Amino acid sequence: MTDPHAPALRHGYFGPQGTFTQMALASWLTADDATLAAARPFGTVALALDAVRAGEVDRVMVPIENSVEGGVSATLDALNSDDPLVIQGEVLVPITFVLAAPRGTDRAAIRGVGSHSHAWPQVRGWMAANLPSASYVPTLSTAAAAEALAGLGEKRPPYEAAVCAPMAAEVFGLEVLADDIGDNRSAVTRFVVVSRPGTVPPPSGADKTTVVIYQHDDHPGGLLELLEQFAARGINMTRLESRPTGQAMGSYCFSIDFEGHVADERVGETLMGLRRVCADVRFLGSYRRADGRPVEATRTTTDEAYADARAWLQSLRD
Ligand SMILES: O=C(O)C(=O)C[C@]1(C(=O)O)C=C[C@@H](O)C=C1
Repeated sequence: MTDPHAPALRHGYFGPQGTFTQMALASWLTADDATLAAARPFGTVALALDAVRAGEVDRVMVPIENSVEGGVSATLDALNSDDPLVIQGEVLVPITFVLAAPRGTDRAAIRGVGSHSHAWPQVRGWMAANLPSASYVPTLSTAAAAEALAGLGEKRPPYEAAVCAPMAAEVFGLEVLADDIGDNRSAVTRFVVVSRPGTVPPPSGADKTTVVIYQHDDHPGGLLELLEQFAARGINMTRLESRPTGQAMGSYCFSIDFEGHVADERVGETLMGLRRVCADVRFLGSYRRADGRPVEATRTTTDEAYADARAWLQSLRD
């Protein structure tokens, strides 16, 4: 049970208002949390994560993975640098884009379109078919593109329209010139709630764990060695990406999500295996998966199977 006298957690998100990330936070907050209006927007993912590290807020919502464009590098890299952070939970948000502009804008007058770098590739086909001569102008977020058009920014932006969420068009009083312009109508983005390390949510039976792994050196079979740790314990991976470490050309780490909770025996054994064969393993949290799908262990990888094997080994040693 939550303590009714405990202060509400202070939340932040990758903003400004009207981002898909704010929508993710709205669906995450419960009646016990402070309201969405009290949540602080941060203009970049790195600023949002730094605010948690500095203790300015307790939790922030950031995008991590899109079903069309893949991993959000800014988040993967910022989660992985500086002081440790952990993921407390995840949210899935269906992504619907609109083309929005100040009221009265003539579509024929649009020369530039502003949006986030992860949004643009998701509307590329629509743009090529409908606004082939418009050039793309990158902005910090989809909502930042809309906000600047509304004249709230310091100066006029170098574009006439924005690709953003319907909510951003509404918040910043823009006119929707075209609805539902995503090339893939079933696009979904996954967002994560991040805090400083301290508590790990209890196992729910439908959990995921995120780690970043650094290998000792570049050698034949290095990746296989690492994958074997998962395969041998019947663990399903749900995302695997290599990211440059930035230390030297060809130096990569692996960012991995897999099914199970750090409290599960098979997950513990896998983490120990990784720790043995790799130079470093950064634990980024165990949390309930957004779709709530239960994680099934195979007959040979249940907690009971591990406990039985451990008891047997102990009896031999005794
Ligand atoms: O710019 C926003 O509105 C965001 O919340 C970021 C973000 C992302 O980084 O993927 C979220 C969902 C969309 O796929 C496009 C942009």
